[in-house]
Amino acid sequence: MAGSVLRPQPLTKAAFARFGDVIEIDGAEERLINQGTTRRFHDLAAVAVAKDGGHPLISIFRGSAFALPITIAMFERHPLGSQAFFPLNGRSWLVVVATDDGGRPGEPTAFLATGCQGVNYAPGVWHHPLLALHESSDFLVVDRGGGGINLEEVTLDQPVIVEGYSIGPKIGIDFR
Ligand SMILES: NC(=O)N[C@@H](O)C(=O)O
Ligand code: NI
Repeated sequence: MAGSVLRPQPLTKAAFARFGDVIEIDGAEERLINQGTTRRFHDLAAVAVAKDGGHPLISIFRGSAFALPITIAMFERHPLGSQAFFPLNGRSWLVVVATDDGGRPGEPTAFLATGCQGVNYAPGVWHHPLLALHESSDFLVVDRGGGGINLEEVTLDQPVIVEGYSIGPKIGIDFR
């Protein structure tokens, strides 16, 4: 993985499955509730926060904007619980994850999430902390509170560069 260059790919359930869940309406089980006045898009992600007496937290993260190209110099993971992010401003954002290679980050992958897509990292999945794009953005976050060490951070021997350019704040990023 030394000094590799990443071009983000579109975020899809299939491509992200080994890292966790994609939170989106597309493909969701839909239930008509509240006397037909509300459509429930049901059970979109597996929240896992109970390990070692953990409890769920609901927070809002206001992420500063990152400009491309982005240097990925570290990864982190939460061994005791999942962590979900959902964008609240309708702007696209960047998700960078990595496989595990003997307890350290292995092969990295970058995804461009639309402003209508969130992710839920499964426990122990290597990921870069929040990467908002274009401008400061708010995200609803569901993760684990409680005791124990739930944050492991690793600095990469060689940074990974995420390339691309923005074609406008509302369109997202077009990587060629
Ligand atoms: N540290 C923290 O709460 N945030 C990170 O886990 C992150 O993934 O952004
Ligand atoms: Ni995290």
